[in-house]
Amino acid sequence: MIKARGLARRFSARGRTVEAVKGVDIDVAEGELVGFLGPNGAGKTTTLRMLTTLLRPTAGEATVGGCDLLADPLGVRQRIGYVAQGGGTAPECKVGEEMELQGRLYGLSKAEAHRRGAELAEQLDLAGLGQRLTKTLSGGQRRRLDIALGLIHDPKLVFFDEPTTGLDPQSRANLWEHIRRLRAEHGVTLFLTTHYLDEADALCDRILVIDSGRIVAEGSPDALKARVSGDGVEIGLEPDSVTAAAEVVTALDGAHDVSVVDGTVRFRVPRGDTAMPELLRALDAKDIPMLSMQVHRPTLDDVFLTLTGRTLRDAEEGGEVATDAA
Ligand SMILES: Nc1ncnc2c1ncn2[C@@H]1O[C@H](COP(=O)(O)OP(=O)(O)OP(=O)(O)O)[C@@H](O)[C@H]1O
Repeated sequence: MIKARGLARRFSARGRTVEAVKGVDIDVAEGELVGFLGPNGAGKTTTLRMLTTLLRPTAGEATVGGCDLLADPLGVRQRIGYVAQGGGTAPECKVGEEMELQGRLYGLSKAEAHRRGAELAEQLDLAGLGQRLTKTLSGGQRRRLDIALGLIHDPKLVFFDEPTTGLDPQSRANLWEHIRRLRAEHGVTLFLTTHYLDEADALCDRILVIDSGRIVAEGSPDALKARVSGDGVEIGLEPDSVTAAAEVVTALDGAHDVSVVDGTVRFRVPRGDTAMPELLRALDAKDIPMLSMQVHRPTLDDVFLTLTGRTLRDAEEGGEVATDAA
């Protein structure tokens, strides 16, 4: 559905050049739900705008929905749906009119646009809202209307830019459910950008992690977490046995990143559950009593930290922000 090679985009303004995307390769198969995860300014929106023909790449090539991005941008546009970050609904327009207008823009007849609008309103919990002005909708309803508008021409590939930014937790969970259903019931291929780790984790089959314009990792949420970080373990000890316990931990098969913090020893191992019996035996053999133990599965933030040396939050706070227009 998507095959991009060396896609890059540079912006220049007032003598300053920003390499927003530095040559990314992207492959998305039919029916996949792929997340593009990275901090603010990483290059997610720029990549998405290139893949949806809204921005011309400065280098690279791609086929999207079977059409060549550079040679046949119109073909790409006809085959994809794009749900932009801010949405594009006119505040004084009625919900039903917006859907019909969008359908007509994609070449549907008035009757087809009406039928398709009613079908999407049903699927996206917007039924009965046709006569409402879009400015009177809740944030979640407006987001679902944005999605309906992106789907009006029944595309098999849909791009979402930050689908749940600005929504409350309940509306986010509700929207995730709708996105999942799009794929499960209609076989739509989905490519979404997000800077929410939990969103990428909960929704996506596969994640591409982007940082400073480059893809730094790729895989299923579980594979990424297992490959990069391992499980985190923290054991609580009597103050006078912490040093001896840290030595035992260091000798443990596969243990790494061992640190002592107050009365605890923290470390990582590939599999926390299978390492624990061995650790207990080793501590017992040295008569070191353990007071508490916690094992936590790695999060995507651990993955990001391991790959870039920063947490996603650090990256966002210190991220490069250029406001110049191209
Ligand atoms: N039109 C432009 N002119 C100049 N620089 C730009 C332009 N658009 C984007 N950039 C810069 O390119 C980099 C990547 O921006 P982009 O919007 O793709 O990031 P992002 O990962 O989508 O971030 P966010 O999550 O905040 O949307 C940033 O440094 C941004 O300031």
